[in-house]
Amino acid sequence: MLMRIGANSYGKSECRLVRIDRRARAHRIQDLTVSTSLAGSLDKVHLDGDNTGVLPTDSQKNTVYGFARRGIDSIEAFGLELARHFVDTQHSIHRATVAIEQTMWHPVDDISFRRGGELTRIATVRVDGPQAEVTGGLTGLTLLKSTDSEFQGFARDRFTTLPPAADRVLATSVDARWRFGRIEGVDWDKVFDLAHQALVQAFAGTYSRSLQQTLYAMGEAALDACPELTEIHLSLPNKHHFLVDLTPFGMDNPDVVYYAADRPYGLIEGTVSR
Ligand SMILES: O=c1[nH]c(=O)c2[nH]c(=O)[nH]c2[nH]1
Repeated sequence: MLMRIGANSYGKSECRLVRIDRRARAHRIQDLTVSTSLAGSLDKVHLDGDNTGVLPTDSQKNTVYGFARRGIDSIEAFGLELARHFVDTQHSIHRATVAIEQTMWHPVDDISFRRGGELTRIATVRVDGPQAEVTGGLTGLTLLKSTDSEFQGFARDRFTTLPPAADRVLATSVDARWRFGRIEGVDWDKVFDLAHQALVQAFAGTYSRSLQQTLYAMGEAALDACPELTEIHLSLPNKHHFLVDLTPFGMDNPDVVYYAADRPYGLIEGTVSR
């Protein structure tokens, strides 16, 4: 039977990289996890075992560290540099994807740092020949509001037991990925800060009738704050907080004591576009 090799790619996943900028008295840390993935004219390696067009994943890893020596402006810019390098210098490679996660470190003093556990910044750069596409975002941003959230008026069927909630706890862990409409002359750090701030403010400032409605408000706010962005995808787990029934103990529970369930959870996802 005649067969063929379909879509394929290869790369080095999760290169852990810490860069310390010691030029000023106050040092600065960049803590990244970088994954590369290359694709192109690679039929021969799969079909004939011919490795002539294969830049080793070990070399890809070394490139990440070598480029880091020169400097990292932002993860979006670093991803673009790397992805373009592989496509521009390897004749067999036509497409490169570089995905980067950045863990935040906050200064304690000039030389000591506290790891910021509140969120991870992310960027994915795709270079396809002369074309480049950049996605920025964040993950693990946990938000909660203790009131100004309801969920009622929903569809009911024979399996529906959920009581309508006129006032509930709303909590989520935001995963946001925003697409840039242009990539030249972008202040990547500024867009990250503005989008981050807009997401938090919209979550806090929106009276929520559902997490779906909150998702749209958050996406809209991020696009409003950042003209560079064309769309944003949000993935929002509904971190349910159930009021504990204390009546067996002869106690009331006027929205005070909750059971914070970790699973199952509702997962609300959507893309907001201009
Ligand atoms: O904001 C919500 N959206 C839903 O679709 C849903 N479904 C559910 O059980 N609780 C909630 N909450």
